[in-house]
Amino acid sequence: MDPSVLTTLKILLIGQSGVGKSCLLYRFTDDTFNVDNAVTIGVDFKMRKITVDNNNIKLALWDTAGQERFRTLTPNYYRDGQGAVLVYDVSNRDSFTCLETWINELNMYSTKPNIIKMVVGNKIDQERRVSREEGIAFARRHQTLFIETSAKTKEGVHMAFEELVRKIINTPSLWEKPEDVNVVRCNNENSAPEQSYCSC
Ligand SMILES: Nc1nc2c(ncn2[C@@H]2O[C@H](COP(=O)(O)OP(=O)(O)OP(=O)(O)O)[C@@H](O)[C@H]2O)c(=O)[nH]1
Repeated sequence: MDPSVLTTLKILLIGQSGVGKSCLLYRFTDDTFNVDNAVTIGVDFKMRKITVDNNNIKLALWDTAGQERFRTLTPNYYRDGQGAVLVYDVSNRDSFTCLETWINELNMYSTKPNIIKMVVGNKIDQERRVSREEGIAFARRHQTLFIETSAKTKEGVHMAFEELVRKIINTPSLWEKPEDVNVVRCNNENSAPEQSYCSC
């Protein structure tokens, strides 16, 4: 393991098909934008290092498929996620209405109750159907972070991931490993009986 890396974080990208999850991922990891991006089948995965407040962090970014027919396996991908990016498209009202369902699914399958969530209104380069105020109100109601982005123009993309990672790092219970000192040693012939509490 690279000692300069503080930790590796698992981040999930969630939201309706076509909102731009894959484009956000590729803009962030490769600084590219593909107009004819293919639909995600099952799940896509990419790694990227990021430095936040002088801490080097490795990100494992999981891009889940928005289309219903590819979603049978997705509950498994929520496991151990420390951060979630919930994406809607500001030019598509339906994708914003659906966000309630996506956040409910995340709450149902997430194994970390204090997972950090960020609501992202993408495609701000397009004509709006959802106002910034509506996005902020949704995020406030669900106690999530909020940002608007354009994967096409890059606006807000890096800041979205940086803010999410900063909040996770400021929540050590999400990523710090338990201390080894609490491990009970088994099969130690020299240990006194009263020190041996394990039942193995
Ligand atoms: N104008 C504009 N188009 C975007 C933006 N982000 C994504 N798109 C376009 O939206 C379409 C869908 O983008 P994807 O990234 O494939 O969407 P997705 O959410 O990953 O979709 P699924 O894989 O089906 O879940 C593509 O044609 C992209 O080029 C953006 O910020 N602005």
